[in-house]
Amino acid sequence: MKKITDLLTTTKIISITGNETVTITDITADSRQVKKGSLFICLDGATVDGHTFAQKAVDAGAVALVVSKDVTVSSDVCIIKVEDTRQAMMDIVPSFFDYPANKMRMIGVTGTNGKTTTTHMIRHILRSQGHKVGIIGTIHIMIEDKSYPIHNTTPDVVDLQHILNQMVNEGVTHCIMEVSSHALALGRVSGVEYDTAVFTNLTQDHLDFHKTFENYLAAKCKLFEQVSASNQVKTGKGAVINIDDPYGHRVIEATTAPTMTYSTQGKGTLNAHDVTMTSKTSTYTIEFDGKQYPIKMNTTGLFNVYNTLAAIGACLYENISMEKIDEALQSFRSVPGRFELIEEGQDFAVVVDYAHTPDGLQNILQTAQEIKESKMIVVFGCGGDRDATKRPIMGRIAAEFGDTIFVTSDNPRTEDPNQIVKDVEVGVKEGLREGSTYEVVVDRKEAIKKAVRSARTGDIVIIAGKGHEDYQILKDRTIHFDDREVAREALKEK
Ligand SMILES: CC(=O)N[C@H]1[C@@H](OP(=O)(O)OP(=O)(O)OC[C@H]2O[C@@H](n3ccc(=O)[nH]c3=O)[C@H](O)[C@@H]2O)O[C@H](CO)[C@@H](O)[C@@H]1O[C@H](C)C(=O)N[C@@H](C)C(=O)N[C@H](CCC(=O)O)C(=O)O
Ligand SMILES: Nc1ncnc2c1ncn2[C@@H]1O[C@H](COP(=O)(O)OP(=O)(O)OP(=O)(O)O)[C@@H](O)[C@H]1O
Ligand SMILES: N[C@H](CCC[C@H](N)C(=O)O)C(=O)O
Ligand SMILES: [Mg+2]
Repeated sequence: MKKITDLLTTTKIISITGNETVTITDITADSRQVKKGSLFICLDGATVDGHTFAQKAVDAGAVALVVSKDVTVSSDVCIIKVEDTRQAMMDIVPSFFDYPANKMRMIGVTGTNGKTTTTHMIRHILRSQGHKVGIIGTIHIMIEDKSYPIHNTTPDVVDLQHILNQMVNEGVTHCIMEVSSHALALGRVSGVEYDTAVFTNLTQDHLDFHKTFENYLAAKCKLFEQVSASNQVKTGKGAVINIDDPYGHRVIEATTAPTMTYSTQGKGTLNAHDVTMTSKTSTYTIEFDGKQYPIKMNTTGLFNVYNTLAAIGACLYENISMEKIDEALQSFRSVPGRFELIEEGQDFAVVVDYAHTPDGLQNILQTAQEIKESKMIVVFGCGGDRDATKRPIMGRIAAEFGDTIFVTSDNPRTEDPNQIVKDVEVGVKEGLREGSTYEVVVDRKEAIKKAVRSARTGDIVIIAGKGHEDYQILKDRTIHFDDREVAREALKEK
């Protein structure tokens, strides 16, 4: 609970009208979440303008509004006019919650791929040392063992501050967050000071939003600027950076914080070498501080070696010894929907994976290539209302690796699924090798079933793009859809 006047010192105001003496019990930018005593911030969004919900918010109990346009409401609520309501939200909300991020160790993980996996690895290691851990990311929010649903990988300011505050109230000591480029560009993480920033990699994605790759890189770099020692509420900050990534150096340049680099090519502070793997495990040696540590993981793929190195780096900054980290990692099980093997006693492999970027797909198919005994069957599509330029690129990659490719729908959202598969097909045709075939099966269920039906002994079926998702977003509705369930059904039918 805070007086409106106390909050207003944190942001630049044009004018205030109405009752200025009110006390605020909550803040929201969503009229549907307004409670009695709420401050409602009107945001002009990508689809609707929050100002149009001003009256609705007042009817629901809002006692104050933050606006940038004139609104007419039917009571004497406090109306605070500002230049930019988004900026006001970024200023006011963390202050309302007394900056919860300053009361926990904050570990932020960014990069195109591997964020979810890396955050879960860090969580596993920290919990093995008895820390109370919260996690925020694509799959869910978790406070210790309790799980809560999430709508964005990195929630917007209000939701984020609410969650962080809840974590503090429940005694969380370490919060691990995926920090998406959208979040960094839109200021969703304002008021959050990170102790450790982790960079996994940077490859093409989200050009629909960032427009250029440089902008995308600049957004990612913001996290590392932020852990620079000059921002001084917290001390003991650090960065963990994949130095094998072509943009690793650019990320290093963005920060003045101490930097720990990792590599599988011997270039880092933390190095992995002699990697061998099966479809379920990988074994390698980690070299750190002049010592060698044998690692055995229940995950496969070189990309997961990178994720593990990133997680180790973050945990070394938490002063956990390499010996303890090594021991904890042995019991790590992979994240749902990330190279998840579907096993119903069949004599071929079926893998559900969340690869939804060119690099993600390339990595997963490369891994499949290395472990397959016979042919590779790939089922995938691309999401609608997302970077369309990645579609033919992913098509080409699928065709370069797969022996049979089923091009299908992902989450079409507002787009025509037939057009999306056509965009993918252009690349498939380009990349198709002699003897390889492809088929367009727009219905994802049908595509998965066909792929499973066509598999023979020793084959590997890769179903990519939706991983843990248990829904499919269509133009007019969202339906229940789970690649793993469909694959299991198909295996039982076979
Ligand atoms: C482009 C984008 O990021 N959009 C986000 C934005 O939505 P928006 O601007 O469309 O909001 P809007 O629907 O126009 O609404 C405007 C305002 O009116 C309010 N409103 C709306 C309806 C109503 O009845 N009452 C009301 O008050 C809304 O709460 C909002 O404040 O604000 C919403 C609320 O915070 C977000 O959920 C939404 O993310 C959408 C769903 C999304 O798909 N975002 C993707 C692109 C995204 O952010 N992805 C990243 C990256 C994932 C990765 O790593 O690959 C992520 O972090 O998730
Ligand atoms: N380090 C990595 N490098 C490249 N690809 C990876 C890496 N880690 C995972 N992948 C691939 O990307 C997919 C998504 O992995 P993960 O969910 O960990 O990434 P993310 O960055 O959280 O993705 P999102 O942007 O959707 O949140 C995996 O299913 C796998 O195919
Ligand atoms: N965080 C990613 C997830 C993509 C998952 C894929 N299934 C899709 O819907 O495109 C995004 O929002 O772009
Ligand atoms: Mg994620």
